[in-house]
Amino acid sequence: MELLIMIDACKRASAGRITAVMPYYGYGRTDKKDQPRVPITARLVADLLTAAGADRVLTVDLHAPQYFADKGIDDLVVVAVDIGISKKARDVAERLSAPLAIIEKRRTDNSGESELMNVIGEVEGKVALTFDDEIDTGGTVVNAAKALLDHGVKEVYCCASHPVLSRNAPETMAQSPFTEIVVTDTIPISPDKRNGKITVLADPGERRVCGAATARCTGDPTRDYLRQLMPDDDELRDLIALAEEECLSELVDDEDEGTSIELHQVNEGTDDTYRGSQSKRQIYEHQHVDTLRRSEQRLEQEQRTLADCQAAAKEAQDRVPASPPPLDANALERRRAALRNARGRLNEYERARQSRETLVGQLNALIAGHESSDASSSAAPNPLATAVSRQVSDAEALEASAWRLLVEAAAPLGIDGDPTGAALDSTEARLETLRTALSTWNDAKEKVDEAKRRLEEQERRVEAAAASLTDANKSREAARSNWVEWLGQHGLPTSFTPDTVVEFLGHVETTRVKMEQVGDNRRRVSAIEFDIRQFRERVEPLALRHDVQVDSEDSSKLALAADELIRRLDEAETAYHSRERNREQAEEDRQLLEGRKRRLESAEEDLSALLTAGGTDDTEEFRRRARLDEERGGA
Ligand SMILES: O=P(O)(O)OC[C@H]1O[C@@H](O)[C@H](O)[C@@H]1O
Repeated sequence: MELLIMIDACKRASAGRITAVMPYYGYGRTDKKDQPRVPITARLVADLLTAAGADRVLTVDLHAPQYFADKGIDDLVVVAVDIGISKKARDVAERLSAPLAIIEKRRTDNSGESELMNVIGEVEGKVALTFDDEIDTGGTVVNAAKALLDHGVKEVYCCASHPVLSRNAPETMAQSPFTEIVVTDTIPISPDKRNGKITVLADPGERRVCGAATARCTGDPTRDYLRQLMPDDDELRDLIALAEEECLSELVDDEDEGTSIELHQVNEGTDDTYRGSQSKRQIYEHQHVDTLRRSEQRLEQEQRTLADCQAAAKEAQDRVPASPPPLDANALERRRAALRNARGRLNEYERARQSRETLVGQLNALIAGHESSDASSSAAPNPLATAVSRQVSDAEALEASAWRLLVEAAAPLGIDGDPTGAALDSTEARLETLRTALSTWNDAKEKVDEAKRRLEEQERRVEAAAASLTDANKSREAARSNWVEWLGQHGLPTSFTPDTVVEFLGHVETTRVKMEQVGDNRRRVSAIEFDIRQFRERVEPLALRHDVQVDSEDSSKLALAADELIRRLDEAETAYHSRERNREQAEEDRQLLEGRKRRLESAEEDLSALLTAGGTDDTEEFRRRARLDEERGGA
């Protein structure tokens, strides 16, 4: 639903084109109406995506037979766990140069339970690799594994694109007979669902596909990141240039002449270099080196198979009898027809002989009866006997004729004496021996032809594998020279591999960080020096003025002078403060005195006024009169 909403949002924001990247296309398995009254949910989801506004859906399938090619498993057979997946399984089998077997499976309902039916193909004694699109409950693949083990496989591996792992699947898979279960990361597997058997492949091809589609929509975030990592800063560049010697000594062997690296040059294009080295690394290492390794492995495998085919051809040839049978199939068939004919003739002859013997017996009985019954008439012919006698003659003629025909029929069989039943039986036994010899010969010849066909086919495969290896070598060489050219363009030694470039860039980055720290420290030192300069400019004139010794070269002496000046200043300040305090005290005393003076003057004025009012200027007289007044007032 979120995806539909996002697509709708993009559409309403006027997106030119909308690609939904869905590593796992959920409900994809319900893609046909294989029973009455079931939904076609895959179609429904597609319709929903289309209605929301998606132009394209990008989804993922497992294309990782390389993983199993690298394992180098002998006697591998790829097994499609149902007929529906057999086409894809066949591709995998071809890429692994392994035969294909198919399990015929039929679901009984739409609940997800499955029923195994039949294993089609040779699996006995082999290592089976079951291939499927997804593992949901795990029922299909586990049943497949059991069926395969029942059919005599030695070991079973499993690979599938999507690990849905619903219901009890984690336990089912953990307890399954699989040696390893290989899936992709289209659906994240939570840690509690994992077990030691499950290997999750992050297929680089799929990553590239998804990555490319995503990058088209979002741009490349790596660039911004690298920009941050490697700011284009003059000071930094200078600092890195300063670290050149250090870095070179770490990176380049001293004896390796001509490998001087202009680090500042490298730094100028470091983000490009870094990015470039990553992509080159992918091309140089992952693509070409992997292709080369695969091609080598394939050639080795094809050569091993060729050796097997040669051994099989020789064995088939050794099984061919030393001399061919004396008859070919047509001649043998003619003899067998002749034998059937001779048997027919023998039967006819036997019937004729029996018939003649019966008649002779009857005739003899007639003659004997006639002689005993009537001796006088014994000379007279007995008409019955005469008739039987004629029949005997006819029977004898028939017998002779049947014998001739029998002899004629037996002649092609090489029966020279009496063509009796025993002779025909022994001829039949001889023909049976010949037939067996002929069939053995033909079988052996057929096996030789088949082995030769396989050998020729395998020789072609070896040639093709050798050609691919040559191509892979060429491609790798081309990639290598591109790489070397690229190293040259970036001022790097041609001995660098992608790893050493990454290591080198690591050093550049470490140096950059160290130099940043050096720069910071230098800036701090400059600030301190500036402060000292200012300090000196202030201290020196003061020292001169106050007669304090200063060594202008020695900052520590400058500090001593500053201390002396400060001490003197402190003394002066103390003296000043003491003076100030005395001065303030004197002022206070003066003010007190003045106050007292003013109060005295005022008292004198008051006294003078009183005396004037008392009519005397003598204070004693004034007191006497005052006492007198008081006494009068009291009386
Ligand atoms: O048997 P489980 O694991 O539940 O379901 C997975 C199988 O169901 C099919 O639609 C898939 O293609 C796969 O073969």
